[in-house]
Amino acid sequence: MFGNMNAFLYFIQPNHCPPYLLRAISKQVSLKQTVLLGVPTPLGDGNGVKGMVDSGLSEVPEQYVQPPKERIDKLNASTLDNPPIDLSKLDGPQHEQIVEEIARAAETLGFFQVMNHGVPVELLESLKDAANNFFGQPPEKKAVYRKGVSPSPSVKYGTSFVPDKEKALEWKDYISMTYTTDAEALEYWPQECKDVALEYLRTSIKMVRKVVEILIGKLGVTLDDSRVDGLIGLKMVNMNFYPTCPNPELTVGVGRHSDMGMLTVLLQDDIGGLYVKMEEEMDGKRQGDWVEIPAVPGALVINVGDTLQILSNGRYKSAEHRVRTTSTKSRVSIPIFAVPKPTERIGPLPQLVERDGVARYREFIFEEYMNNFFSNVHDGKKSLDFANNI
Ligand SMILES: O=C(O)CCC(=O)C(=O)O
Ligand SMILES: [Fe+2]
Repeated sequence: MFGNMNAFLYFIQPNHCPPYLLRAISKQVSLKQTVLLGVPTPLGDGNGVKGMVDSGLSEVPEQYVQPPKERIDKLNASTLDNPPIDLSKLDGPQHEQIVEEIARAAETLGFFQVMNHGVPVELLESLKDAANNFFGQPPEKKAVYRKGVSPSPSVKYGTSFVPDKEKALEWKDYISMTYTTDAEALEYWPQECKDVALEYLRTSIKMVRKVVEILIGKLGVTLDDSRVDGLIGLKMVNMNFYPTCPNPELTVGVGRHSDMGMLTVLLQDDIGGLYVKMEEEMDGKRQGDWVEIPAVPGALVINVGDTLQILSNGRYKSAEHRVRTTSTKSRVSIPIFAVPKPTERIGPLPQLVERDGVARYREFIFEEYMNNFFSNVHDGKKSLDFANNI
């Protein structure tokens, strides 16, 4: 999932270091990093996996080699052939059918693609260009956004997921941008991406809200606007960069995980490599099989996060997913995570508990879930254990 917890910790408890001081610190650090350029040590020096690959690499360093059970056998996976769901039809006579398709996807795979989603198609192209431009910069330009030196707690550049704890690192660099206000984003988010990232947020959050309302509505429950605001009130845009890898069969771009929030919207480029695990047998695919979500021009991918699974008392499924690497071309993906505000109380909706006769998860404050999520390595849907009722 995205970056790690520190961005949020800062977000929740802003430190009071004045921006001019933070800028001074970042400058010093970047000077030091210039000296380190070209040294293939991805951790700590801000070069990222990309810096390591650019410095010339004929084989994957040991700390990136995954244990055999985590490696991805791309020859053994099939592709999800469901066409994208056309959201513009929600406004016409096929409304009910589209609602049904969305709910069915959320109940089974937890993943679907959408078209006519309200995010301009030209913006999708600009976003991919912006991500490539950002990561294409020299390491010292990116390193100023590293944890601890970034000019704002809302922006963080990093590599892998929780590198301090992972036995095998993920083959990925990222920049994570947490939304607070437009003014803050315009001041601190990287020049290369801030305008497009903000526009992407603005347009896609409307769609997220619509899909959330549809899914909650299908449960026979109505939530007032302020509750929906709370459930999708914390928004982050990430840009992920997966450099080419000399041994793709030994590595992962992102390891098996589910996302923690309500819904994730994801833009992927044309490389492919995003896989989802089948929760149940369906359309000739067996439970536990991995299916690839194909790159469809103009479409966006949507997936259900843990919070929506909990809220729906298990009816909607957060999807376990992972990403492979390739030896031929780098890949970018740009997810938006719509997650609850940290103060939001989360648990199965009471109407569903009453109807089902059982609460399948316990109640908690979302900040606790988030802290737990970011302090553990990716391990499939284990993040949900935090909400277990026992
Ligand atoms: O790159 C992708 O396609 C997926 C990335 C992802 O799962 C995440 O950032 O949580
Ligand atoms: Fe994810």
